[in-house]
Amino acid sequence: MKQEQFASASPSILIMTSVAAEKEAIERGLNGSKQFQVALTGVGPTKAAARTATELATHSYTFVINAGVAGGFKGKADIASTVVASSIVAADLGSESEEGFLPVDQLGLGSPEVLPDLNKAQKLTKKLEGLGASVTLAPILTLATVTGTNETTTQLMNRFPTAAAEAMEGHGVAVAAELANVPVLEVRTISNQVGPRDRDAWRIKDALQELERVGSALTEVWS
Ligand SMILES: O=C(O)c1cccc(C(=O)CC[C@H]2O[C@@H](n3cnc4c(=O)[nH]cnc43)[C@H](O)[C@@H]2O)c1
Repeated sequence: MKQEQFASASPSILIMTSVAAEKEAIERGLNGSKQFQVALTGVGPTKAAARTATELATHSYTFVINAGVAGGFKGKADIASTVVASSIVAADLGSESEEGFLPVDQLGLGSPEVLPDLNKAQKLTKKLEGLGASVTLAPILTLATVTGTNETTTQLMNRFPTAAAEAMEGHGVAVAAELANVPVLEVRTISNQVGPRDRDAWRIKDALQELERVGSALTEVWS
């Protein structure tokens, strides 16, 4: 096959972001790389799952990445740092009880987590460090509701002591990828601390700047 045919091939890696500002930041970092296609999920795990499944049903991809901004847990991920998922966890999938939250696996109803491609997660972590980012490889929680109280923050930190971040789409994207037998990664840059709701304290601009660096690092991981 001629070199030009490789150059004009379709993108093989799908990056799902929730909103346009995240998509644009990643695309700036990708700097025109033809290997990647960036698409929107909308906000939340259900839209994320449905839109990722639609993309995977209508195009052929070899890898799926969920990228965006996130809340960081205190002492685990500072604002403007980056978290690469070592596990993608549906933190609110289960049942409440008088004795506390019962995750779906304790109910005999399947697993609340999807494992990402750990080899690629480690490579991405190293590339980001090489580009000067502050990076943590740790579980990322997915919740349909942004945590906004000390009480919920404490409950989550007790249930998931190694988790570094929470966001709203990762598990949806990951389940769609898993059902399509395509490996997945989740990578998030931290816009705010998980805790009592204080929207004015969110540093979206800084997190988007870091997301641009994630785009650059991804081109190096797949170079
Ligand atoms: O201002 C609000 O009340 C509000 C309510 C729901 C969602 C939002 C967003 O702006 C979410 C956008 C996007 O960002 C991710 N994200 C960022 N920080 C967090 C967090 O602390 N907890 C969960 N998700 C977070 C999320 O993945 C959304 O897609 C605003």
